[in-house]
Amino acid sequence: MASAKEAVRLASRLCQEVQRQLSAEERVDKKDDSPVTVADYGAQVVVAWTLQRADPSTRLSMVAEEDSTELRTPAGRPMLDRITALVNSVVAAAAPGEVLSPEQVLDIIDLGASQGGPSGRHWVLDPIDGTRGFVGMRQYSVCLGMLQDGEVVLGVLGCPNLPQGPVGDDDGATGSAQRLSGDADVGCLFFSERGQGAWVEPLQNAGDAAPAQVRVAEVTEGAEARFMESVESRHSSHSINAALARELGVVRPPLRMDSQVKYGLLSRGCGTIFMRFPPATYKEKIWDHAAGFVIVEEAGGRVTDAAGVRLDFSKGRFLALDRGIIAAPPALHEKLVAAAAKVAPKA
Ligand SMILES: Nc1ncnc2c1ncn2[C@@H]1O[C@H](COP(=O)(O)OS(=O)(=O)O)[C@@H](OP(=O)(O)O)[C@H]1O
Ligand SMILES: [Mg+2]
Repeated sequence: MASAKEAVRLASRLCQEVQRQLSAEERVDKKDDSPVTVADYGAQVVVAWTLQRADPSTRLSMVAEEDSTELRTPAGRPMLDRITALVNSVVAAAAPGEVLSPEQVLDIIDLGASQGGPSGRHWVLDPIDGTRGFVGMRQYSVCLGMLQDGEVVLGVLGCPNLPQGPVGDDDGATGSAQRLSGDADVGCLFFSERGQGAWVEPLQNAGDAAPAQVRVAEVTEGAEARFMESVESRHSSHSINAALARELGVVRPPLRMDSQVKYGLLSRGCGTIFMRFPPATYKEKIWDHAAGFVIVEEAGGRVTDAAGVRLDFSKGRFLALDRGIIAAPPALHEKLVAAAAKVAPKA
């Protein structure tokens, strides 16, 4: 667990640095996606490097979003050089004197080419979940899980822009990160090991703040619930969520946030429900849910598909599921699955 937390902390630091540069250059609304691409690769390298260094005798098996194919072409070289420089700025702080070459960076990226599956140990990484949120100065997260024989047994969520205290309805809005980042009470690290409960501590913990155990909200009625959904309606239908919320008697407006920070908020009872209904053709990736899944379950919540079947991470890089995902405390979860059977159309 210690190396997983360290890996996510270091990768989060790298992302924060890039987001700071983005805001300084006022590139937020521009079409240039390269800063997020550099940060995505860079965060993946930092996580894989940290984990491999902690256990040098076993070749790391990681299921991750990025591979090195494009970076190995001549056209990819400038990007590779930017990634290498960024990674080395973080590596230098963690391991003084150590410098990675571009070739080493490529090889470390390819540690993420694992296909996962039902046996053995595989790490599962989304280096930046919520890339749209990252460029829009909103929420994003660094999400690391570990599969042991097809079960998620560990999860760490780094949420650099998430307030440690109460979260307002505007804290997921465009530009909110510019207001939040830099505050001492912003930035959360959620973590959980199977059977050990779910915990949160400040992301940049100098070692003085003890972790706090988190539990999902003890809410049983829709009228008391606050539901969370994606900012992007193309990622997840807002209208299906609204119909389900109506069915349950939810009165509060949805809290819209990017990325798995929603699982973190659910685990600490700040939001009560997270629903995701992607387009029927979309294939859900395991790295978009692994870390949040174990954290919410260990906080007492349930995370299933819309038919109430627990998520299955043993089938490779994709989740097989019926329609969407519903995550909530048990009593509300049961009601939502019943409502989904009526409301959410079959794919
Ligand atoms: N077209 C489409 N349909 C459905 N889902 C998509 C789609 N495109 C992307 N994605 C995935 O959504 C991840 C980001 O999710 P969000 O931050 O929007 O949150 S949510 O999970 O949808 O609530 C996002 O993760 P990142 O790519 O890491 O940002 C994607 O894995
Ligand atoms: Mg993602």
